[in-house]
Amino acid sequence: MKGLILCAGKGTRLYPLTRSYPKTLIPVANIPILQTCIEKLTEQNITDIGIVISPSQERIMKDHIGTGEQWGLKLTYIYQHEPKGIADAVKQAEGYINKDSFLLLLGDNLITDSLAKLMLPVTSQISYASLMLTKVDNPHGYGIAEISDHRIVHLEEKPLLPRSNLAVLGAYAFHPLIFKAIAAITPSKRGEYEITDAIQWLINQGHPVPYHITEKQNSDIGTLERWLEANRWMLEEMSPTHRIHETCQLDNCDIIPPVAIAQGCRLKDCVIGPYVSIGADTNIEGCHIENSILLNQTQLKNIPYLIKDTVVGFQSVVAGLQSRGTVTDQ
Ligand SMILES: Cc1cn([C@H]2C[C@H](O)[C@@H](COP(=O)(O)OP(=O)(O)OP(=O)(O)O)O2)c(=O)[nH]c1=O
Repeated sequence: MKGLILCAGKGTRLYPLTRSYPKTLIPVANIPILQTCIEKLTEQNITDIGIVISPSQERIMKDHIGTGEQWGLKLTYIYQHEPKGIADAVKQAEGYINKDSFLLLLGDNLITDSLAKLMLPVTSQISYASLMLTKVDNPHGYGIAEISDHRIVHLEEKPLLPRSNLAVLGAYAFHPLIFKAIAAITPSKRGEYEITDAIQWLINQGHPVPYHITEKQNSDIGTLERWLEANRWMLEEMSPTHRIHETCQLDNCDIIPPVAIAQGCRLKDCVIGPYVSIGADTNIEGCHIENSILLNQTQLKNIPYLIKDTVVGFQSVVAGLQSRGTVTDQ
């Protein structure tokens, strides 16, 4: 079985950050999402992985993720020239996948459940596709599955009138017959080739599509709110205590776990946490921060108010005029 991870979207909901930086490389609990996806596939002993990127991401992806040698993997980069939808991105990988079955991950999804149950119906040749579902509160924003008699009977992307609250997560197992299904579909109303339409094609041809409903944590990192939410649960999953890299220097700081502080950071007179991730080589002095993500090489100094529910971009420099504690409400 091969693995395929899609990274070629526009990431418009995270602009301006993702205008020049791939969404799938942004960190959650200081680990790039794409790295977590790769590790998820290796848990299932998948060592041959295709990564679909846009040509403009080539250099930065190769710099950060490389050839996979460091993980003992074979990584193959595949290009999607225009983000015409998930099914179109999969189509670009047809030559790479060839006659193999594959696990497909959307590169902005974090899923904690094991992928073993997802793979089984396809590897044991019971079905041509299998899905992972989860219950959601706002079904309008997702691909939604309607179940009848323990079977998926209908799939719809971002429905106006959702037929259930079961959302399709960004993890799928496929037999290469999916390429025939993709060839048969046309763009949706929003102009994209939808993977849900390709799977619906399989269902319409009489091929059952099994599913597994996960109760475990998962997030797609499409918006700032979901990114912060994923950061919270990833920090909780990583360790019950805080994680501070041994090279960090902390002087007169209160650390309220869970937090993650990457290598080379210097913190002085700070209160940090809970739910804070601080990227490498960051300097912070005189700040109180909770539920936030600071990307690499940030510098914050004497911010006279609580920094909360915030993402601070790479190499940002923010300095207050006075030291903390001197500002009053007047
Ligand atoms: C639409 C699309 C997405 N993808 C990938 C990118 C993401 O990792 C994943 C989910 O994509 P989306 O979040 O649906 O799209 P996006 O990344 O373009 O973001 P936005 O909606 O904010 O503009 O699939 C492709 O590789 N090609 C595509 O054509």
